[in-house]
Amino acid sequence: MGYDEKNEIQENENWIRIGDLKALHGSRILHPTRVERIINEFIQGGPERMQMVSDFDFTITKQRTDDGGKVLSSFGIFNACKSLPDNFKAETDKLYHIYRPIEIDPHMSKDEKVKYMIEWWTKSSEVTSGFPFDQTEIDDIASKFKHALRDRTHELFEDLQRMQIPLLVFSAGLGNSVVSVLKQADIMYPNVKVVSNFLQYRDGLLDGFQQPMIHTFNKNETVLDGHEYYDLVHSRDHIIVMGDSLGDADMASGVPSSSHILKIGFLFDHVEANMEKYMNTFDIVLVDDQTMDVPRALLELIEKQKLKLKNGGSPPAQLSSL
Ligand SMILES: Nc1ccn([C@@H]2O[C@H](COP(=O)(O)O)[C@@H](O)[C@H]2O)c(=O)n1
Ligand SMILES: [Mg+2]
Repeated sequence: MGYDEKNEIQENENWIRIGDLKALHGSRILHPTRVERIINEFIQGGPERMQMVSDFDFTITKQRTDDGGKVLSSFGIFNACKSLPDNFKAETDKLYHIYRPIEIDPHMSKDEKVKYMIEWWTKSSEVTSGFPFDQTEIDDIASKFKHALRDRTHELFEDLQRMQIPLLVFSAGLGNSVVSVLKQADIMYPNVKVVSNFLQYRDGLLDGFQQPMIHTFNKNETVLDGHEYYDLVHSRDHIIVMGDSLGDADMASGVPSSSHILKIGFLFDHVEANMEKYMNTFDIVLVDDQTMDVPRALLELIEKQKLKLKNGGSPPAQLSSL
């Protein structure tokens, strides 16, 4: 956003060519010149101007595992808890089979889907009421799903922590499970903030989800407005957004229009049918990529440039993983 308007940056001998970035080979990019320019903006701006906003389910977690094992969503982790009443499980399964196909339907528009998503989350909240529940049940299951994180997720979180870049995990899933998985994986660093749907209790019993309800297609400034995170990162105008759903692309909307946003989309379901929409929505589309290699490659470039400046401008070391 905005790169080709006023803030033109000057190409120089340090200019990184998109074709030289190995991590991007195999990715689908509709506007390579624009992506190249944003990446160079990021490199010149340094870590101080960066922030990352990422979806959780099937973005921080994998869309498929090598051994074909099932990847539970954050709601799936909750639903697998043993103490939940039988009628709760039957109801949530029924809802899933009605609404999940709508969520990923490549032929239905986002606007059409919104009303169904509101119905889904509202009904889910209603059935998640009136029985006792202990968080330790989620923790037990989450500990078994640490392996479902994308390859090199630990390294990505370490990179962000080392470079002091804030990460907002913005999830329409269940926040209790998201936080639990990140804690069990030892990556819930102080620079990580989770905005999601959290369980609410009344008189010791579950009472649905806390407000505001976050569903697949309202993950944007409407739910972040007034949130502590919004102020925290307002000055960070270089933003990497990552998601697996088309609605994830709006997660940074509402930041000043002069910001530079690079949107990375992980595409797995209905690849052919979804490709055009994903390419029009995300700057970089990664097909069946179960790693964090692309965001890490971008951070590596930013960190190398910072080190170079610190060392008085000596030439950068060979770009290792790119
Ligand atoms: N009752 C529900 C409602 C939603 N889901 C799934 O959760 C996903 C949202 O999580 P993100 O971290 O990806 O924002 C969404 O894709 C729904 O499929 C569910 O399983 N149960
Ligand atoms: Mg997702």
